[in-house]
Amino acid sequence: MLELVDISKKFKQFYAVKNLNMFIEKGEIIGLLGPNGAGKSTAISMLTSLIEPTTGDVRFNNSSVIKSPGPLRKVIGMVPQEIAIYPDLTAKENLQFFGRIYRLSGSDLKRKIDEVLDLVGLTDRRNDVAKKFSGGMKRRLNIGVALLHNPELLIMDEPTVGIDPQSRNYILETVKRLNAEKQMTILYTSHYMEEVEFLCDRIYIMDKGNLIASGTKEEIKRILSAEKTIVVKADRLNEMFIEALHDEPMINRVTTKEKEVTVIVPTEVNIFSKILKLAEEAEVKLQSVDIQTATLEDVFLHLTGRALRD
Ligand SMILES: Nc1ncnc2c1ncn2[C@@H]1O[C@H](COP(=O)(O)OP(=O)(O)OP(=O)(O)O)[C@@H](O)[C@H]1O
Repeated sequence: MLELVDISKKFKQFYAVKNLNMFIEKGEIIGLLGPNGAGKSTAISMLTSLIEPTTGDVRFNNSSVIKSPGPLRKVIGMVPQEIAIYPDLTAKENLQFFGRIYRLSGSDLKRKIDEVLDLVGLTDRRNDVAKKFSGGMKRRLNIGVALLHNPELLIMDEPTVGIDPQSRNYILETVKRLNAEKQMTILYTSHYMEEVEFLCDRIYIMDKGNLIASGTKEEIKRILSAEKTIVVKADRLNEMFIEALHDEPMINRVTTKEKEVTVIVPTEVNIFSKILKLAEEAEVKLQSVDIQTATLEDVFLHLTGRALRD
């Protein structure tokens, strides 16, 4: 459906995006993940033909968007990072205003506004002015605006930054619903791993303008498949136990935090009974020993050596 082909954007001598390749198939929810400044917004701006790439091409249904942006612009809905609604207008009036820009009118516009208000959970607040809304409600209205013209492809640029958990959940559920019920294709950018993990079929991870990993969640997590993480919790840890874990040749790494020790071992190693034995010898009473499955956060840490929120 939509493809970024070896695309780069240079601001003076600085590459905001470098040699990015990406594709979006119809019906997918794609996650674009990366910390602040990774180049996500710049990539989206090129994808939606808001800015021109320095090099590379954007292709929509196999035609160049750079040469002819019209066909893509008709089917795209964009939820920008900055909220773009009129504070002195009510929710309904905002939707009327933007609906007219999309050339909707009369009963079509009215029906669409009702549908959109229901989708974003603002039916009860339709006649309240937007400036009275919470940050989360403003964002939901902003999403509503992007949905007015029934876009085939919805692009959301960090739609949950700085909002309350309830609105955040509402937005995540709405994204799932739009995809499941309307077969809407969605590109969702975020710097929250857990959101992307919850929503997306395939994921692209960017850092400092570069693509550092891409694939399905399972494929990306397989990057870490050489090792597994075991979390050991105890009432009280002691030096003898920690030292014994450090000295154990089958264990690659040990980190300690209050009543918890994290042990990293090669996937094929079965360390369970050894940990129980070492605890017994050191007279440490264990509460639990859990094997953790890798998260995307772990993948980012593994690839960059930094936590995503650094
Ligand atoms: N118009 C511009 N001129 C110069 N530098 C820019 C411009 N737009 C973006 N940049 C720089 O490019 C880099 C990538 O920015 P971008 O906004 O694409 O990142 P992002 O991943 O979307 O981050 P954020 O979550 O903070 O929006 C940043 O270092 C930013 O300062």
